[in-house]
Amino acid sequence: MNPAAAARPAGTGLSALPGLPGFRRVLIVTAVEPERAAVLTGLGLAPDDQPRVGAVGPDSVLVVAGGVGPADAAAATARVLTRAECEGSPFDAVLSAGIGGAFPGRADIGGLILGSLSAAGDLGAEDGDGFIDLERLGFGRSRHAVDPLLLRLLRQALPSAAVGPVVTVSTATGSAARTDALRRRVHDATAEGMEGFGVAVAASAAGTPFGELRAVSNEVGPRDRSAWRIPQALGALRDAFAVLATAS
Ligand SMILES: O=C(O)c1cccc(C(=O)CC[C@H]2O[C@@H](n3cnc4c(=O)[nH]cnc43)[C@H](O)[C@@H]2O)c1
Repeated sequence: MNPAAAARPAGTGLSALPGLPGFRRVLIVTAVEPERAAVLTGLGLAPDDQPRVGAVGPDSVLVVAGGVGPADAAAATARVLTRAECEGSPFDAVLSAGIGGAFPGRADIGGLILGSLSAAGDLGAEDGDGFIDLERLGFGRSRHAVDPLLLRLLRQALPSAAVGPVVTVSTATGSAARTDALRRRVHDATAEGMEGFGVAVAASAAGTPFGELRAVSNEVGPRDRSAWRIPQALGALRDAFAVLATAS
């Protein structure tokens, strides 16, 4: 049993995340159930202790699996945030959490990456071999900021984590050419995932501070499914939340 679980009777829920003081009510959005289970296990909670997406309980920390990709992630996050607001208990922070790819040289498999910025990697228009993002097209934004206090607290609690922009894509990268293209589009690109930008859009619309944490399952580059280390990344995700549940 991890220390967070030992400190609390089973089934009572969390009153706060000690690693994020000042953020009383925190929503954590994963893509899939195994990620949600890893986060909850780290927090010392059983998956059935919490409502799934669509319900908002009284706990200060709620973990939902919103689906894979930015659209599902945005819809799930917006639904939970809106419901909580209507019930008079809005969230103070939203974290996008899950496994992800690391751009070469930025983090090891099984390591952690904290987002310093959320960038939509493929939201825009192609122009021959070039790419025009939404800002240059003049009708939207392809970047969302990470809350600076949230990032500072996450860095304090998880000092070994790499920090940098997380690129959200709808199609996971599977070639060297696309890896290079994303690195040209997003300066210092550190991690790739498929949900962060969707969560960030919903958080921004609600005026709720946003952060992102990715545990590295693979390197971004030519597709090599045999090199993915999903159990290792889920273990790192679990351990990160165990730290956040106990850090003071
Ligand atoms: O087998 C494949 O080629 C494949 C392609 C895309 C996604 C997957 C998945 O199994 C999981 C997608 C899931 O995991 C996150 N994730 C993890 N690594 C990456 C990555 O390098 N690029 C984008 N997303 C990644 C993502 O957030 C999804 O939730 C398999």
